[in-house]
Amino acid sequence: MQARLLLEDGTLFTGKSFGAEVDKTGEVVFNTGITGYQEVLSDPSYCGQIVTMTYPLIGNYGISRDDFESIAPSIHGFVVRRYEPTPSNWRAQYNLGDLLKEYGIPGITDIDTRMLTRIIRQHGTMKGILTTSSKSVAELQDMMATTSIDELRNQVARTSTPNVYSSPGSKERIVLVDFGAKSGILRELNKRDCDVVIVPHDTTAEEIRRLHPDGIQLSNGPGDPKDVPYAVNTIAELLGEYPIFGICLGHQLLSLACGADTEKLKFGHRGGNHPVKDLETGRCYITSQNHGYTVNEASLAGTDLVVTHINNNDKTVEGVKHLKHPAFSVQYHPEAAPGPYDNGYLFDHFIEMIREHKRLHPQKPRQAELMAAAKGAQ
Ligand SMILES: NC(=O)CC[C@H](N)C(=O)O
Repeated sequence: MQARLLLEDGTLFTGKSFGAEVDKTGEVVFNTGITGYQEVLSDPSYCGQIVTMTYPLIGNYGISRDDFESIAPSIHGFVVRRYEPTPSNWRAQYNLGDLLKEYGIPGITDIDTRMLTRIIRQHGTMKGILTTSSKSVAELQDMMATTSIDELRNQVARTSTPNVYSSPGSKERIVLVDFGAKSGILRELNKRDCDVVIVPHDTTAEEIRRLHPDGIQLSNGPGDPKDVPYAVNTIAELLGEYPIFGICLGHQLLSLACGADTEKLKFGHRGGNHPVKDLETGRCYITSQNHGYTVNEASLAGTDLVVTHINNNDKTVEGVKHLKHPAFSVQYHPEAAPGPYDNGYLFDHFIEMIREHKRLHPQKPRQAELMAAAKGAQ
């Protein structure tokens, strides 16, 4: 069956469908990873986006239950140069096309993804519509223009957990604020035996306090960080009280909470080989990335945040730390999934920060409350 991708600027790509037979509008972005298509399409940060893989052969190792980064993918479309329907991999349980059909996601193959990527690089990210219908270009333009803003915004509420749940461990208690979290973050905390409580995106500071965290992990998530001002206020309230580690959207929200500003990048960073320099050591790390927004460096002046990491390609901010409080964050993904695992040490750094904070504040706040309760019971 034929599929078409129409961009907001009028460029039309005609190829073959390999996903669901539906029409979907989304922001068209590209990812340069060679492998990891399953993690990419199930990463909630891509919610509402039509993702183009620049690597030309996609689908060849199939889909495996273990590789999902969320329960259900929330991307709006998948674009590839050549789709391979017959996986060659002992781990494969089914193929990519079946996954897209199951979740109502359209897929297009056999189009020139190099040309598409160049257009996005030159003109910046734009809206597009992916269709298997025979509607005219004018009709498709209309549909794209009238797609409700809500469908392309408010993605944090669409991808966050609606309920609190826990993933027990015997060490530090971490409250993971789920703005559309990848499972990889939970996996890394569990690997370190943390006692993790995962809470919805709009959990208040008071509700978080009641969970007696040792530290707070702010997750990745979709959309513009300015779409969730309530989360910024919550973070500002908790800053200094508990050690905080932010990843991607979490990094942007921590920065906003400290008075800095964020802005949209022309076409974003999405892939598994983005070079990031640690300004303290001078060492360059290869990182996994997926973001369209960034913290504006100039806006950090006058805040208590300093830049700790920069992107070696375009020199944008990749990490910050607070000068007075135990809080730091990175724009990239130390949990990898997909991508290099070189940055996993940041979770260890977070746990060391928590232990140090506990040494400095042995009575805060869990122990003090427990002692008061014990006294009351006597
Ligand atoms: N992976 C993320 O958390 C992405 C953050 C934000 N949605 C952005 O695109 O910049």
